[in-house]
Amino acid sequence: MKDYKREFVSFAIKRKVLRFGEFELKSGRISPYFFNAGLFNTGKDLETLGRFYAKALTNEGVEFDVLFGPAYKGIPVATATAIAMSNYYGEDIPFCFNRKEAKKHGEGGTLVGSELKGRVMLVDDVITAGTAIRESMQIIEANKASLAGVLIALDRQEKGTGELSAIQEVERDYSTKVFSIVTLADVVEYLSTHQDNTEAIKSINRYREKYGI
Ligand SMILES: O=P(O)(O)OC[C@H]1O[C@H](OP(=O)(O)OP(=O)(O)O)[C@H](O)[C@@H]1O
Ligand SMILES: O=C(O)c1cc(=O)[nH]c(=O)[nH]1
Repeated sequence: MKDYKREFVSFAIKRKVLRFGEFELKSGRISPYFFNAGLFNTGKDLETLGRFYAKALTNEGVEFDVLFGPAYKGIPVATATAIAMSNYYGEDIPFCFNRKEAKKHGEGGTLVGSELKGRVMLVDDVITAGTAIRESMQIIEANKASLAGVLIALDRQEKGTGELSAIQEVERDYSTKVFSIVTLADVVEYLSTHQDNTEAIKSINRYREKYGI
């Protein structure tokens, strides 16, 4: 595992964004771990988070013109990533995000920030069923832009509705690639090199036998 991936898992655990126990997911599954990106909730956290996203984007080498972060948790992700791309890679990249409810006065509409045009890099925290990504695709297509790729923080590597993962379904349906800063396999590798994680690893392995891809 690359150093920055190890550092990301450590950062998420320290900030209690990544926790172990018993959690009910949107899908109804009971998961032995949960990733709550809303707990990256200070200026320093966002600075660090943006640096990880920018690093992953640069490592993957995908070309894109604009960052798009779906409301709500995608908004600080896109903002922090754009700042980090400028600070660390000298690239001044436009970014935009949507409103969940259209604004009826002033400038109106659902988009805030730069124009949504060209090749769009969608950034968000996690994909579960793929709903947020599908909604974002409607916005991207309505603006005649194209999808360059998707970057999320954690790939849970679990089945969607069928045998494929929700991520694989998104990749198939939109002929795109979904990247992640880390995967569940990275999390398990990290846990196995640190003490007192035997129970958490056992529970995750049981969960993976049932829902893993
Ligand atoms: O793949 P999905 O099934 O759509 O799940 C993932 C989405 O769910 C969460 O957002 P949510 O829609 O809960 O809104 P929030 O960002 O306002 O919390 C999360 O931030 C993703 O955008
Ligand atoms: O599937 C979910 O609901 C879910 C999983 C997860 O790890 N984090 C999250 O915010 N939602």
